[in-house]
Amino acid sequence: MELTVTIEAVGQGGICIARHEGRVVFVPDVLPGETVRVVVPEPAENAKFWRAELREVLEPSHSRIATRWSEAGPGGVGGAELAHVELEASRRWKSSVIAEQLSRLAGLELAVEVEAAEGDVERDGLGWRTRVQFAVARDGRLGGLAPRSHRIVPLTRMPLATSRIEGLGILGHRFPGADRVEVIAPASGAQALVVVSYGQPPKDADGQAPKDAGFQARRKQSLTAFAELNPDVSLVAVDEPNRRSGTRRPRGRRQGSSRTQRPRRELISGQDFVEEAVAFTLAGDRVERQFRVTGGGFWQVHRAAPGILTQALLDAVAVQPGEKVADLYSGAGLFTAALAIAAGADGQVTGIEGDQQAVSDSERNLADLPTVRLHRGPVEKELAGIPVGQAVPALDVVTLDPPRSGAGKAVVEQIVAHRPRIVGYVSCDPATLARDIAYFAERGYRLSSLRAFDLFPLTHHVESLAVLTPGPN
Ligand SMILES: C[S@@+](CC[C@H](N)C(=O)[O-])C[C@H]1O[C@@H](n2cnc3c(N)ncnc32)[C@H](O)[C@@H]1O
Repeated sequence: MELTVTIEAVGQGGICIARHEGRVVFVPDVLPGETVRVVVPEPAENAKFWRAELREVLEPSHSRIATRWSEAGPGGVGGAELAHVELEASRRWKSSVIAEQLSRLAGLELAVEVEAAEGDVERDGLGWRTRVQFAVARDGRLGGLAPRSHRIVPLTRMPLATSRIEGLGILGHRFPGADRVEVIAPASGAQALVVVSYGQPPKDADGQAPKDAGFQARRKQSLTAFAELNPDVSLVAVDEPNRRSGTRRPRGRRQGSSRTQRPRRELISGQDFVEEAVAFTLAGDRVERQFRVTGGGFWQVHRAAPGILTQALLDAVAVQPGEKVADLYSGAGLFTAALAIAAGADGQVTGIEGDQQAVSDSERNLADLPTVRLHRGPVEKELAGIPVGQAVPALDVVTLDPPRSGAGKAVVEQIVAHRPRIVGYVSCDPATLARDIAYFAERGYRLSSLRAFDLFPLTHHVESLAVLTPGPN
């Protein structure tokens, strides 16, 4: 069905909202105020909403510009939903999403300005990704997934990535039989790493895996050729026995079940980790630290994100010497290190992280900070193991940086039980953040400040830092 609609507002996930005869129509690749011609592929009569595809912009918004990436947008790859939006307008878009979630889920009316990272305005929102995960087409070419689909769109460019990643020439290489290729090029200029993952090949109709004698040979040949062409880049091949080829690893996953087999990693060349460097200022002194992150482990994606978020968190919670701090969802120890330095020799910082490899990395990254204790396990379980203080709070400060699913009610209850003087909540999802802010409010913690950062330019994603303190709303 073809329709002409006027776009009313931004929705979630980088798409906008229009209405047709009272029904909500979700439209991608547009801007509020535009009049557009769209097609609704499945206009079910009893559906509450329809999903449309853009065909033609009849009256463009003044914030529309020529797309920076022709392989994204209508019919193309996902992951750059705002490539057609002027950069400042894209930050206003994200501000309105945060404001809408806070209003709807936390009952708060707040104007939030989304801050640009240094250098991003000059680069028009391009060249920021230090990590990119590509899907692999049947012929071994690298690509990305079309939105809301498993269709792989082969790519010739990746303009959101840093020039180091584009410079590797990886998009010209083929990885036959692979499932996923992750490219990591630390912002510090340290050695880059490519991780090529192979799932189980899809089974035949009789349930047998196809026996392709040439497969191993082709795989070896492509890996060897890449390693020879890129002697300065580390290369790792990963076999994932539990994953069928073509299926995606769920993002922001909870910690895994014990029945799953561990992936097998083969080091083809170089090293199975990258070295990241982060600088921040504490009490007027510049501090620079190195972090080792094992291949594929979590690290902030934007080249400037680790420094920006660490500094913002330090400034917001202002840890005092001797304070007791918990850093939840601590990853490779990025915030834990800065918090431990701030708390000094008489302080104590407890890091809680569920991923075994991230905990091993953080043990190494924080080895020179004797006041740090690391707990491996789900936050909901490990935090419950920290005794709640009686006269003195067991925790003065709590920081958390959960996956997109947020912390949730049980974790919020456990945090509040410690009566910390301040909570610093770093979030990559405005909806779960707003929901958790409401849980805090029900338990006597109010939102005292909120900053937001455009650390995923030209996508719908946005990073926020909420500060919560005890007191009436
Ligand atoms: C957004 S990352 C933040 C990491 C770190 N703060 C940083 O900036 O590098 C979230 C981290 O939470 C971990 N995680 C996810 N769910 C968890 C859970 N239920 N309990 C403990 N850790 C969890 C992930 O392994 C990941 O390292």
